[in-house]
Amino acid sequence: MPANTMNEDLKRERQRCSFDPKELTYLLDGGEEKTEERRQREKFFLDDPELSETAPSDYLSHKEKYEHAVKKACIVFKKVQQLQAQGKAGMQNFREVLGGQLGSAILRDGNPLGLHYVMFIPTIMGQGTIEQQAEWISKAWNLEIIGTYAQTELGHGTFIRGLETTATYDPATEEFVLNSPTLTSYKWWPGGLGHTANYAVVVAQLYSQGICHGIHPFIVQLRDEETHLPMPGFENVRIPWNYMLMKNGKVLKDGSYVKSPSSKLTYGTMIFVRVVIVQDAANYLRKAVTIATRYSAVRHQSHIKESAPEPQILDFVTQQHKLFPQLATYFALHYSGAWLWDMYNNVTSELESGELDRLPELHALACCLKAVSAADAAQGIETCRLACGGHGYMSCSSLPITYGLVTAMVTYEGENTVLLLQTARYLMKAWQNCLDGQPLTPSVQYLNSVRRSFGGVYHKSVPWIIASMQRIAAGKIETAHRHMNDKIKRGVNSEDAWNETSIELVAASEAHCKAFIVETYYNSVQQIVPSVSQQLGKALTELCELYAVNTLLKNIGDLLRYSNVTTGDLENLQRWLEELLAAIRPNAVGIVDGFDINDAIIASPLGAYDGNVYERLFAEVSKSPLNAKPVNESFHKYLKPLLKSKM
Ligand SMILES: CCCCCCC/C=C/C(=O)SCCNC(=O)CCNC(=O)[C@H](O)C(C)(C)COP(=O)(O)OP(=O)(O)OC[C@H]1O[C@@H](n2cnc3c(N)ncnc32)[C@H](O)[C@@H]1OP(=O)(O)O
Ligand SMILES: Cc1cc2nc3c(=O)[nH]c(=O)nc-3n(C[C@H](O)[C@H](O)[C@H](O)COP(=O)(O)OP(=O)(O)OC[C@H]3O[C@@H](n4cnc5c(N)ncnc54)[C@H](O)[C@@H]3O)c2cc1C
Repeated sequence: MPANTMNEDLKRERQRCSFDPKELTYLLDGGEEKTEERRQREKFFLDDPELSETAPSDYLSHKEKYEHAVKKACIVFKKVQQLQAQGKAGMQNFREVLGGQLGSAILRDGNPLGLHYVMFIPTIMGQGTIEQQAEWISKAWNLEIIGTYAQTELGHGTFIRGLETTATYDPATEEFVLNSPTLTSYKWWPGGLGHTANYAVVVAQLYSQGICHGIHPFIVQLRDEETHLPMPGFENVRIPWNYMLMKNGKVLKDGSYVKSPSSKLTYGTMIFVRVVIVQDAANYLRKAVTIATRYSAVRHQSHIKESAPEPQILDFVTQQHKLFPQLATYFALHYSGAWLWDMYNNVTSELESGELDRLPELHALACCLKAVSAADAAQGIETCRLACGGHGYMSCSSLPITYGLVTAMVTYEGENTVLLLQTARYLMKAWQNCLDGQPLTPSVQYLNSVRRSFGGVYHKSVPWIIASMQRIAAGKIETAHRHMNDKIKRGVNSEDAWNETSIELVAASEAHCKAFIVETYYNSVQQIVPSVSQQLGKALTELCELYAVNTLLKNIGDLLRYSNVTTGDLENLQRWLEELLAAIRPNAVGIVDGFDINDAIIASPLGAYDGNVYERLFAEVSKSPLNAKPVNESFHKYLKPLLKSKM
């Protein structure tokens, strides 16, 4: 296939799309100008010869991968400074420029400076006094120092009240003495802690005047700024008094402790990262479904009709049922992430003025949305990989590494089960308030309406599906609440009753989150449709309906248990699903083209815009050093002697 020719299947797919993909691109970017700015930014980084992949890093050693990543991260940082010097809007920092997919395309093996921007700086901004921000933030932005966020220890990640590292205030010298007294208290997992960072926010148990005040954040220098040699000692390390981040809890110089307005404010950074994870998970899913959809339009296999040629595998309805719900899930998580980001910004500014009322609801939503988006995106990416058969399994397809990046999200920033239980904690209180006729916060208002009605009869609309999902969520919340209280009435103590009911508590939390996502997605599309072309509006509506129908059909058991749906209604839902798959089929390639993901970010021979899959696959395997010579030396060293010895 001559270079730069377009695969004929993809050509046809692009001709049959009912809307202009550029319109979707502009919508997702926030306008044509934003699209142009993003494309210029991507070009600025991706076209830089120093940043383009000479050879796939798959063939580098662990140490080489790290050194390669540090080199690239420094080049990127200098380029970000160039953009800032040009006053390019929205280039406030490394993360905004390189967040998500552009960053992971350039820094395929991870970004050694990632934690510096995603957690170290935000923690100082969120937990430091104005004076401490003035002292540290500009140094950090300008990369005069490199930080990480050291909370997790070898023995504790989830239960942060159980962290063992201590920070004991010494009023005689006005210093804190930090100590990790046990093997299990060693800080473990913080990104960049091993070789990159020379400072860290260390989360430790604060002791002053013989009293433990719980976990607080401290800035600790890890390495000499000139030599990068580790600072002396890792036991009883002394730091100055003003290295404790004191926006919330404070220690006065005489050692007296001033309580934070709320102990929960120490947890602020974790909410921020969970909010970021929702959008990042959506964007990684979008990349995977772009690869799988384009590949499925090019790949021909088997027969639908014996008399006809081998069809595009995208014409198998089972293939559509694998991929199109992932397309829809991207939009669902994208709009939920946007909604959560808005709430985060609003609540954070309220916290600045001491208004804490909405923090519990934000925490509960950030927990379940992070958990569900990470889990659903990881599962969706794996579905995309499986949908590409053998070629999806190849490392060069980008699908395995994308899965690896997203499945990590299920664990970090709060392990999913633990976070879903946090949301369940909020929902149990909400249900009790509902029973007591107390006011409910916006995200759980539906508990009241569901309690008063048994739900209308089936009608082919997303609002009916939303009401059904809210009915399921309310049913599961009520069941868990009742079962837990029954246990307590039988004499089980509340902690054991919680643990014994935790399977149902997690399920109630997931159902609540799914109902929230469908409703937010529907409301977002309802707002958008009047402002786009009729064809794009129709495509977006079909995707939203597909997400709602498919999510409900994956939950038939609860639907039958908690609503008056009939088996005839279920037949109607299945028919609706199949209608939607057929309706989306002609637009599938147009939708992923609308994501406008640069081929260098797709980084997959299966998903390139031109669709020349086989030529690209062959070129990819030729890059392997193993294929440089026709006979590998291991033949002469090991195999040939073995074969000889058999003769
Ligand atoms: C995407 C870009 C790249 C990102 C790279 C990131 C790399 C990874 C970094 C990390 O992983 S950093 C480490 C992250 N670690 C965690 O997230 C730890 C998870 N554990 C916890 O959050 C907490 O330990 C816990 C699970 C909430 C339990 O803690 P605790 O036992 O103290 O809480 P409870 O007794 O359950 O509840 C106390 C009280 O506090 C409220 N609360 C808990 N967390 C928060 C929070 N983050 N924000 C606000 N409020 C919080 C909780 O609701 C309770 O309130 P009440 O119900 O008592 O009113
Ligand atoms: C790629 C990656 C990057 C990371 N980066 C950082 C970083 O930069 N800084 C940092 O501080 N940390 C970091 N971490 C650590 C991360 O935050 C922890 O791994 C995470 O919080 C989970 O805690 P854990 O490992 O102790 O798991 P555990 O809590 O031990 O989880 C193990 C199992 O126990 C279960 N479990 C635990 N508690 C409960 C409970 N209360 N109820 C029910 N089940 C429970 C969990 O559900 C899980 O199934 C990173 C982790 C990864 C994987």
